[in-house]
Amino acid sequence: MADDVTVPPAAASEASVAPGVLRAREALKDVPHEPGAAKPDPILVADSVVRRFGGLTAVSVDHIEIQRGAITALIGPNGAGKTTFFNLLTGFDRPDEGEWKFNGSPLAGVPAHKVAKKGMVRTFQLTKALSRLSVIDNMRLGGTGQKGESFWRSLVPGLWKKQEQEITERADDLLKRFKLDAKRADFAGSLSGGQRKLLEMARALMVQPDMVMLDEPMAGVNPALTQSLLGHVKSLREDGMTVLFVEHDMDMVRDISDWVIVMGQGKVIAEGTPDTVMADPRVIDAYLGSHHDGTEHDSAEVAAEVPGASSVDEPAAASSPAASASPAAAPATEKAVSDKPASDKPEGGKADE
Ligand SMILES: Nc1ncnc2c1ncn2[C@@H]1O[C@H](COP(=O)(O)OP(=O)(O)OP(=O)(O)O)[C@@H](O)[C@H]1O
Repeated sequence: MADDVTVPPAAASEASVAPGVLRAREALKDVPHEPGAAKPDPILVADSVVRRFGGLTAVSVDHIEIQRGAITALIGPNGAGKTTFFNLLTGFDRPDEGEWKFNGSPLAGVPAHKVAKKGMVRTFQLTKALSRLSVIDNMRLGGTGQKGESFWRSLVPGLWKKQEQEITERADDLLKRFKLDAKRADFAGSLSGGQRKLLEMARALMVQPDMVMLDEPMAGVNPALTQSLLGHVKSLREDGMTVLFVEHDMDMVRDISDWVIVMGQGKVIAEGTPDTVMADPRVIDAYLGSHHDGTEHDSAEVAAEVPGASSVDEPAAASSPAASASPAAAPATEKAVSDKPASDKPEGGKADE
């Protein structure tokens, strides 16, 4: 009788969890929830990284490890130092002090294009697609400086032509994967904000990286493209890549992260799984600048006192899987955490349709 054949809810949900998620979460399950926690297989290890701007210490990270093959979110209030830390790690800025190793090789002071060659690429909060170049040319440009490419190789016309052809084929494959193939010949400047984010992510993959760093992938993205972007980030993990992303959208953080690292005033103040971190009084204090005793009741009360805490972008929140699947999993504190000034939007591009 068909009615007797029911799948227990737990088994059903386990079966639907992708292998990359299970791998990453299993690997992290015994990692202590504390700042600077050691990971079983770190792809990136940084020590004593300091960046000052005049009298302001924007970043002062004692120790941080990023687990290979996992999706790690780097969160924190505005001005916590997240983007500055990203800039340092990816060679777009130089530290005053500190060192870090990526795949075991020292990277401090290595310029951005060499960092990318070593397999660590990033996207930007404000997308960097070249508006007056076509989508395919933006992709091809992203393919220059690939791992294994050398000056001497480029001097041999046959090899150079073959490589150019390979780059174009790879670019076209990625455009298909990101559903941008119909836009191949269009100027990048004609894309919507969300499509630009997709293009930037696709372009980052041209160098076949081991680690992808995404700076606010959801900023300025309309709900229409939210699911697509989330799916693409998750698929990076399924492909064995490591993802570190900065994001203010707590629905996204909760939905896709295996691990969360929280920065406050330049330092790492908390680490753990999304649920534990979002309930951590240090995290709530850092965001809200208020003291409380850590109970859920108090957290909600504190959030309610924060101007704008209830004026979250409702359509976006409602469209997110985390929000719609379990409204109870999005307490008031979380909404306050996801509040972000409207002025912090990506430049250029049309609004998403
Ligand atoms: N080039 C700079 N010159 C001077 N101060 C800077 C510079 N870049 C960043 N800062 C300062 O360093 C601090 C950290 O900024 P950063 O942009 O890294 O923070 P963030 O956590 O990324 O913030 P947001 O979430 O708003 O993007 C801030 O006080 C910022 O004003």
